[in-house]
Amino acid sequence: MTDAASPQGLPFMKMHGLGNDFVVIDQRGRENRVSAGLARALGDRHRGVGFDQLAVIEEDDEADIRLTFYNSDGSIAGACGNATRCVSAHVMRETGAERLTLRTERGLLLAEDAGDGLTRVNMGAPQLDWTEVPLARAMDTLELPLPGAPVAVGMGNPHCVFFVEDAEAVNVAAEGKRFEHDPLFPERTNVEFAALVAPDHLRMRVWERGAGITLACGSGTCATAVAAARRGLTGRRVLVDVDGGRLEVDWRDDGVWLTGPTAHVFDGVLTPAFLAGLA
Ligand SMILES: N[C@@H](CCC[C@H](N)C(=O)O)C(=O)O
Repeated sequence: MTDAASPQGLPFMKMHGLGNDFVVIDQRGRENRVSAGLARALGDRHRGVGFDQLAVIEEDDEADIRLTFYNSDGSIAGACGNATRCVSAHVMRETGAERLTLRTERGLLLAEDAGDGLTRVNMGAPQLDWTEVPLARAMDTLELPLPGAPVAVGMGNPHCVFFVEDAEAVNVAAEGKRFEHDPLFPERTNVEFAALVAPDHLRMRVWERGAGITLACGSGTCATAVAAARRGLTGRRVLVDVDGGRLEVDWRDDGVWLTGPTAHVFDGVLTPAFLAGLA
């Protein structure tokens, strides 16, 4: 049934990376109709579709595609590792390519088919200076003046990584919300709680800026791996067990590579009535 007010519905794809779930809207070849307001309405798990992030695909003059990410609170995120992997897997299936260049707020990234149903993306070099994370004032990012002495890492988005004895014992909802809004982070921050399993293996739980607790966070997994290596707890190639499953991080000279599974669950169409209701 087509509503006369807005004859065009808006197609979308629902995807996830280890349960970190996304709505993906492909705006290539058409006017970009996505806004922060649409993201907030769509992210509502009762009145919309529900997602941790919304990813918008557009054309780019240089890269194969351009990606923009919104959190479910409508805020823009400069990076989204799991959504980048999900969209890359989709576009590589679409084109038969085994690698893909993407432009995000972070710049140009490279994705590859890693085989066995896995997709790998180079998330870029970690941002280790306080100005890049960013933090509110000059300080050593390796040990912040906060309870628990966390590590700050930028991956195109800010991360505050705590190392704890037992990640299961952390009240992620309370501690995550507390530190997301700490004044040390002028753009707020994602908050990770990690425990060492072995010199090449971490357990991590996450509170995401603008989304809350998620089952996985790709950029947060990269930040945690970088923080652990900087602290001398692990090497630069680690397995990270998040609530939704296992990711691999390899911090190489050319950037931080994130590898893991992806899933394309269903496709849908936002009705004209839903879209008209946002006006
Ligand atoms: N789940 C994402 C992170 C999304 C953005 C983050 N909440 C932020 O606001 O920076 C990932 O997989 O990286």
